[in-house]
Parts: sequence; C-alpha cells; structure tokens
Amino acid sequence: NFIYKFAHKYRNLPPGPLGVPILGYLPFLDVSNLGEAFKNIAKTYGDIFSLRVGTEMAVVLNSYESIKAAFSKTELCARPNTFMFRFFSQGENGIASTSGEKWEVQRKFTHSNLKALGFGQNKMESFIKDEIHDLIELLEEKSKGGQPVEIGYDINVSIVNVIWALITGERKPHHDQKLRDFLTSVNKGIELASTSGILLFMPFLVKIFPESMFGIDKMRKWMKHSYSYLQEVIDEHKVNHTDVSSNQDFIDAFLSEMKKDGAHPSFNEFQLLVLCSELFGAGGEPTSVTLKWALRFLALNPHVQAKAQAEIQQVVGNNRMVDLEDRPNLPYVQAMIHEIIRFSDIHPIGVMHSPSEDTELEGFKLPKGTFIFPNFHAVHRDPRHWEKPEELYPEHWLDANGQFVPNHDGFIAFGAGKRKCPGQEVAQMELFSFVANLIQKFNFSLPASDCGTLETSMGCVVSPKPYDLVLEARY
Ligand code: HEM
Repeated sequence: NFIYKFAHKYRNLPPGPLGVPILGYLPFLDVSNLGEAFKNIAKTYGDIFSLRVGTEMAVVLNSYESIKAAFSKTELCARPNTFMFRFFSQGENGIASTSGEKWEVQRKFTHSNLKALGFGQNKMESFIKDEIHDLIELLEEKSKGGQPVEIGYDINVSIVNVIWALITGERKPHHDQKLRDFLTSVNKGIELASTSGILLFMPFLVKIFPESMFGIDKMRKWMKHSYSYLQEVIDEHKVNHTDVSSNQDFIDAFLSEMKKDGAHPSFNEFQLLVLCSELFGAGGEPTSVTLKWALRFLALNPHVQAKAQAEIQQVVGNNRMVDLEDRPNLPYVQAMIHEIIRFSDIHPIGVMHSPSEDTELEGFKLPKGTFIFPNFHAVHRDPRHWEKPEELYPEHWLDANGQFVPNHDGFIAFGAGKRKCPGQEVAQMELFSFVANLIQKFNFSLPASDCGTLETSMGCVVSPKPYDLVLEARY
C-alpha cells in the first residue's frame, strides 16, 4: 500500500538522476555551487528536472520560460512548510515565509507601502542622498594617504540605514551605537541561518540532535535582541502616531491599517514586528551585497567604470550629486546597474517555492510540498538570452541607438510572477544612487596584491570575499 501511494504521488515527475537511500542525490552535489551543479544536471535531463535531496523531493527549473510559467501560477507560489521557514516567521508571520490568504494580504500592503514611501515622497531620496553624502565623507577620510581600505561594513551600515529610515522615518548617524548593535544582531542571525542549511534537506536531524548543533539557540538569542530593539521603536510610534491620515514611514502605515474598521486580523503588532525584521534581512543584505559586488566589478572593469563616469560628467558634471531624476539621461549608467545585478548572481538558486496542491507544469506533475528551486544562475548565464553571459557587459541592456531597454528576457534577479521581490524598486533606486554618486566622486581600483578572482563567501546570499579597494578622489 505504501509503495502504491508513493508511486502514485511521484508518478509523472520530471526526469532526473537517482540518488542513494536517505541522502538522495546530496552526496553527488557540489553544495558550495548549487546553481552550477544544477545547470550541469540540466544538460542531461532538460530544463525541468527532479531529484531527491536528503529526504526531500525537489524540482529544479533551469530556464527563464519555465520559471516564469511556474511562478505565474498561484499554486506554485507557496513556501514549503519547513522547520527553518517556520522558525524565521515565528510560526506564520511576516511575508517571506508565509503562504495563503495572510501572505496575499500582507504582501499587497507591504508592496504598495514600500512603493508609496519610496517614490511617493521626495523624503526617501533625500534620506538616500544624505546617507551617500555621509558615506563619501567617511570614505574620503578613510582612504587619505592612498592606502587600500575595506569598506564592506560601511556599505552595510549605509544600506541598512536607508531601510531603517523607510521603516522608522528617521536616519541614524553611522556611529550610533544602537544602530550598530542592531546591525550586528541582524548580521549574526543571517550568518547563523546559512550554517543550518542542512536542516532543509534533513529536517529529522533536529529531532535527533540538540538545537545547539545547528546554531539555533544562538540564532534565537540574536533574533530576540533585534526584536527587542524594534519593539522599542514600534512602542515610540504607538505613542507619537496619532494622526492616521499622515503616515511618515512603514510603521506608521501599518499602525494606521491596524486601526481601520474591518482590518484583516493579520494586522496585529506581532506581525508588524516580524515583518519589520524581515524587511531588514530580505532588503538590507541583498542590496548591500550587490553594492559590494558592484565596486569589485567596476575595479576589475575599468573601461566600464570610465564610460559611466564620462556619461555622468557630461550630464551632471561634478558640482552637484546625481539625482534619481537624472536616470533617463544616463542610459549607460542604468544599463551598468542592471548588468551588475545580473552578473552578481547573489541568489543562484533563487528562493524556494512549493506547490500548495498537486500541480501540472509543462506536462509534468509537481506534487504538493515538493521543493521548487528556480535556478537563477542558469538563467543569468544562459547564452539563449545573453550575448556575453560570462562578462560584465552593460551593452546587453542598450539598443542600437544606445538607449536603455529596461526589460530583458533572461533577467530574473528579483524573481517572477506573484511572489516577485516587493522591494525591487527600492533596491534599484538605492543601487543607482549609491553607485552613480560613488563613481562620480572616486576612481575605484584593486591593490596590486589582489589577483582579481571572483571568490565568494557563502551565506543566505552569495557575497564577495572581503576585499580591499584603492580609492582615488576625482575632484
Ligand atoms: C538587489 C537587491 C534585492 C534582490 C536581488 C532581491 C531579490 C529577491 C528575491 C529573488 C526574492 C524571492 C522571490 C520569490 O520568492 O520568488 C525576494 C523576496 C523578497 N524581497 Fe527582495 N531583493 C532585493 C532587495 C529587497 C529590498 C530592498 C526589500 C525591501 C525593502 C526586499 C524585500 C523582499 C521581501 C519582503 C521578500 C519576500 C517576498 C515574498 O515572499 O512574498 N528585497 N527578493
């Protein structure tokens, strides 16, 4: 009976390699580079294949078309019900790990408010510009004397501070101890999360071994720390936010929604706490890591850097900062930012989805609960979409007249369909402002001791190994 049920459930799965009992195909996978490992398997089994990883059945989508087709279906936009997803969403809170009605309601609210706060008010741009101004001053000071400097941490503080401003309505000075403590707790949580990845594929281990073996006790501690800090800020907003018609920031907007007659029950304080914490993790880390890649790529590709600087010089000059309004007049800079996002490949296997019910995709069956991995790495390096997939080539994004073409088949960095990143506009706005203004002010290069490899550090997102930069002020 068990064999019959098993065979029925997995009948008509996409083809794929066989593994061994308990571990499935896991021992044969290069887990440090799953995007590339999956891309190679796709050469044998096709763009949609299945394999067992540990005790879990997974389906990997390796083409732009299959990912778009899959994620346009609501049934394929749920998250799997795993220990780690439940852990991070504190049950079923926030949006990044939740599914169903609550996810839809909260996601819609988050997306529209991020957009409104990001674009609807000039305040957001002025926050970003103040942040860049302070960062430039700090870097000028740090790089005096021409010594190579490590600027990863400063970038991290700046980006988190912009998200801090979006959520809380105020910007903190870089040296603010509370901001630094908060950042430490967020970063520690992210760092530990990546060490517990094995639980995804072998969830039974957590029932056999103590939690401390997977760093869960420490993660709990750091999460508690960042929650208590955020709770303080929410409490201040509760006291000060009396006018529900004027929302200055994300917390205000959420508190106003909570007070509305007939508000969805998911608008409660604990949801707000988890959601804010998620926005720091899901928003801060990928954006600051992309910025770290950006400066490394530009140092390695001085011709791209020089071309973007020349465009900025011609359109903006050096008497004022580059504004978001300059975007239409800076096609090469825009193309370069998009190309940096494609090439940095920070989420090589995307973020996992799972069918909420048995679903069909291109003639294959995807059983409820299966892990679905969208292989962004394969798509971003797919010669069917990119003329020079292995190079940083901003021309991918320019038409024959040198005009920027924002939509490019094969660009999937923010996902696709109903679960697409709700922070895409904010991220693109930040990356444009930071990169354009930094290269307006400095030339970036690598010290002679750096041999220019693209070594990565594994984490929740793939970041460059910490590196030093040589900064030369341009004026
Ligand atoms: C370069 C920067 C960024 C990249 C590459 C990126 C990429 C992604 C990707 C690939 C996903 C998963 C989509 C899916 O499940 O199919 C995602 C989800 C998400 N991102 Fe971003 N993101 C970035 C910046 C941001 C920012 C700035 C914010 C917020 C301020 C943000 C908030 C979120 C949230 C809340 C989710 C979960 C959405 C859901 O599950 O419905 N992200 N992002």
